[in-house]
Amino acid sequence: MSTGAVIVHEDAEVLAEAVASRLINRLADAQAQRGEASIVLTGGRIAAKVYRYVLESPIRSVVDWSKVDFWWGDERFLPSGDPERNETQARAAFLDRILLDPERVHPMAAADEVGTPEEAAARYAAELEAAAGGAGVPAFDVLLLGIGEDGHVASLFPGNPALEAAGAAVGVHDSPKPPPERVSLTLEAINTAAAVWIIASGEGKAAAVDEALSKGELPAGRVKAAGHTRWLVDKDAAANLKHLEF
Ligand SMILES: O=C1O[C@H](COP(=O)(O)O)[C@@H](O)[C@H](O)[C@H]1O
Repeated sequence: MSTGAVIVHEDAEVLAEAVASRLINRLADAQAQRGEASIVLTGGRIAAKVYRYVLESPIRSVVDWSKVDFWWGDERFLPSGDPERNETQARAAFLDRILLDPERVHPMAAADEVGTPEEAAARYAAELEAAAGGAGVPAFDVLLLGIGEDGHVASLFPGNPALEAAGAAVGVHDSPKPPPERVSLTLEAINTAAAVWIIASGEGKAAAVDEALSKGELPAGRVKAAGHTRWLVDKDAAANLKHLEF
């Protein structure tokens, strides 16, 4: 089922496998054009599933993973290797098991490397700017976002000042979801991507998906990629989308 911008999948497994295939094809197409590709990873449960499907995909080798730049949309401000870090999750699920170029892996700084989320954000913004040749943020081929039950994306939570931050990256405090300190790309940076795919699975996400899509509210509803924004969801997450005709 699809409206173009919203594609509904039978369940979480089908969703994760389909997103993995899309990703591989998207990165392969970018490499066919430019010889390299870039992806912004997200954290969360459905993302971890997607990464495992990428690893297991029979078409995985159509991408030269050593010519992919890996960035993160947000990070929990915790020490390196902490299992709650989005970096740790992505490494365990697939990055540690594919042949990549370590120079092209760009995690956000951890709490044992810098003193504050602001320092981590400033360091990340500088790294993005260097990669973009001084132009703010590089052109991301695809940027993945999970969505929280409250409609947050990356670490941009409803009502939190980080949601209105300018620049490329921001330190986040008082996150209602633990841990309270985080680092995030700004909405402005997210919206520069050529493609943003918001992935939602489970009935817990249904209300937020509906509110974001029907009213353009919540952080998720304010995501408008420079290229296209696509909502890749399962039936449970789409349960409240009665106004959409599939
Ligand atoms: O805290 C976070 O939560 C969201 C969603 O996670 P989920 O487990 O409910 O799918 C995630 O997208 C974000 O990157 C992460 O830091």
